[in-house]
Amino acid sequence: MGLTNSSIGLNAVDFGLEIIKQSPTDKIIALAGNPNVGKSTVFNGLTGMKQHTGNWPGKTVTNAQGYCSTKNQSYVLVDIPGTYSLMAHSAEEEVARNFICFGNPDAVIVVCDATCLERNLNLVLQTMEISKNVIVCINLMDEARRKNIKIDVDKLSKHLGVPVIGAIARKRKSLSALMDIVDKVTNGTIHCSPLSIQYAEEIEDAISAIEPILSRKYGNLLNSRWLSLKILEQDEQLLKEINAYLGVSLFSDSELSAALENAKNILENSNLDPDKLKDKIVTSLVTFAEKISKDTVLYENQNYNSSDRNIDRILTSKTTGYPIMLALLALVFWLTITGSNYPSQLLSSCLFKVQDYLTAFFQFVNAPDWLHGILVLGVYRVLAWVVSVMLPPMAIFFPLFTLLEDAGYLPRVAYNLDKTFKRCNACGKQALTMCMVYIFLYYKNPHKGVLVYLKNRYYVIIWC
Ligand SMILES: Nc1nc2c(ncn2[C@@H]2O[C@H](COP(=O)(O)OP(=O)(O)OP(=O)(O)O)[C@@H](O)[C@H]2O)c(=O)[nH]1
Ligand SMILES: [Mg+2]
Repeated sequence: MGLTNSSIGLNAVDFGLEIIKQSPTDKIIALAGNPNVGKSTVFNGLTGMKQHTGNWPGKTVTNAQGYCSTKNQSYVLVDIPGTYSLMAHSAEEEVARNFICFGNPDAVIVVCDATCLERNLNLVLQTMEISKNVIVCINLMDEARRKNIKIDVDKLSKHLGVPVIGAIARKRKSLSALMDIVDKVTNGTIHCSPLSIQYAEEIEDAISAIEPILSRKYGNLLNSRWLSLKILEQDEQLLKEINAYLGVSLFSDSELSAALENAKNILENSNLDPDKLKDKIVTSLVTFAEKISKDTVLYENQNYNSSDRNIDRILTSKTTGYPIMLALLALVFWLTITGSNYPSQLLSSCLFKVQDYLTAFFQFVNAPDWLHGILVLGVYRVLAWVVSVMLPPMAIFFPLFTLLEDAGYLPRVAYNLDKTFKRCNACGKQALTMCMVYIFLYYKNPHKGVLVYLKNRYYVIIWC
């Protein structure tokens, strides 16, 4: 469930913005996208690694690196956390935005979910504002086909001004076409000219007041139009990061400050404070995404997701959501606890019988007591105890949770519990980790332990 070295592949551990190239000519490709759209599945398919995948959002929380190559070029692929936007509202959004802005990727592949393209286009549009070399990979085409959703990939590509390709990431073969496009974009055979979102007149006027200065003085740092927007939004976090990663202090540029005053006046005259400006920008992005989606996506069955929505309503409503969740979790715990008793007893009687044979053997060879104590009563008995007590519940608990995960129920649990968990500075997603630790505590110290999550730390309280 959680991110471990083994689940993500030893070499995929987080390097932040540090890229470790196998050869100096390696090109860097970032894999961005909304949560749960198959980024890690694409990453695994291309690199042969085992980054954690599963049917719930928020599995990848840090950047992971892997390598892949085509006939002519080798690449470092970076699987970045899934985000709905690049506004850096959350830790994941910050990690994703920082990599796209400061990780110097040669191209960014934005993986999208074909079954809800409109929502995904929002991130595509934001990424295209920062980065020129963007490739849109529309994944889950098999699911879209099943729901009778048709996407005009060529038309979408014309709208966006960047290459668009459909894929079924679970089938590795479908990813070779994606890598052909990546080759062409990175070697300049395909030239990307991303659509530039046009905002309301007053916003465009304010951008024009500062963009020429940014373009002239800092044009090589970041996309100057996007940077203008962020400065107008007073995104101080980004300015701090520009200072930290690029060593440029935009705060102390007097020419820019003067132009910024002018831009602020333009916005104030139109009654736009930074919050209202952000809202207007987001509204424009959403409207653009909606327009493009209307022109390129055909829903042959208009009620394609009505059953999903009905199920959602039942699983997340206040009246039915909680009872169903409690009943299901209780069932999982009951199955784990009672179900594991039988294999536990069987394992323990077998393993402790072996201990008797080992003791008999040590007596037969006249081994000293201390050696028998260390090896048989120490090492073997502890191992036998751990295996017989912990293995059966884990062997039952994990498959049950995997079933709930694949059925898509876990995000609903996270949603249901989010409000409650937020009260102790946690979030709903942590409910799943808590369940695992409770099971562990139950076996480690039955009825005498409780796990509390407070301010980003777990506290185990055990009483006797
Ligand atoms: N049917 C189908 N399922 C897919 C496809 N690609 C990925 N999946 C499944 O979609 C789920 C999410 O895939 P991940 O690769 O974990 O998604 P992700 O974007 O990395 O998710 P986060 O790291 O949480 O943002 C998994 O259950 C995958 O097996 C596909 O092309 N078709
Ligand atoms: Mg992932």
